[in-house]
Amino acid sequence: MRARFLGIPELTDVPDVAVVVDVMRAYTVAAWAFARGSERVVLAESLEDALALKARRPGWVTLKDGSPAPGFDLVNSPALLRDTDLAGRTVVQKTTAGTVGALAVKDASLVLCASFVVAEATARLLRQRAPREVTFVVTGGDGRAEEDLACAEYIAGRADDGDVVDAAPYLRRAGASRAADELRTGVREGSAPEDVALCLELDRFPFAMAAAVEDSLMVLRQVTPADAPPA
Ligand SMILES: O=C(O)[C@H](CS(=O)(=O)O)OP(=O)(O)O
Ligand SMILES: [Mg+2]
Repeated sequence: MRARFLGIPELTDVPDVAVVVDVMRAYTVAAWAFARGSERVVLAESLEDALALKARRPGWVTLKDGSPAPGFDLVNSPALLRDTDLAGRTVVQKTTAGTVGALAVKDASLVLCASFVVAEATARLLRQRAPREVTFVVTGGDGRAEEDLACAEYIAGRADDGDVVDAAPYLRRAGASRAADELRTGVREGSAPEDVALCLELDRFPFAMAAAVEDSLMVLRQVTPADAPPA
């Protein structure tokens, strides 16, 4: 499996298989939303679109990054979301980097959205599908965010080699990233002190997350890889 690692502005073609990585925090938060019972996460194009979707479907739950805002129910924080009961709910998520990255590859034949909490399930799906090439979309910092790059490289290694990749150096890199520092020091709004630790919980969840266009919306759903040994 050939892996290429691209920032959002570097996406000039439509990849076949894309893994969109946002560790801090969009795809850690989305995984927690599924763990709390959410049925699907709609990745919104804009804050206005998120609000318009909710206006048409009042039962939907809106979530944005940054500070809380009128019309939005939740912020992009795993610590602040993990006690929320989302059973059967549709969450509409809009963030600065993560959701933008997935929308940038919406025409790919397979789009997985990933972070450390779903790393092994994501790698396992890739092993099962065994594509010739995987495009990792490193969403933060125009492709240079250390937490996203570390996670993307780790998943790529696991997809190739199964158990032989030691996670520790990758988690250390992510923990030393600028994003982690900003979350620890409260520079990022809509955050809690436990966010960094929650974003670094390797394989916290057994499912992966796949996004696809449904009725013109980009919809993220959890996918549980078949319990098969690595290819
Ligand atoms: O909520 C976050 O941590 C970030 C905000 S920003 O990109 O640092 O402004 O959003 P995300 O899309 O989850 O990286
Ligand atoms: Mg991020």
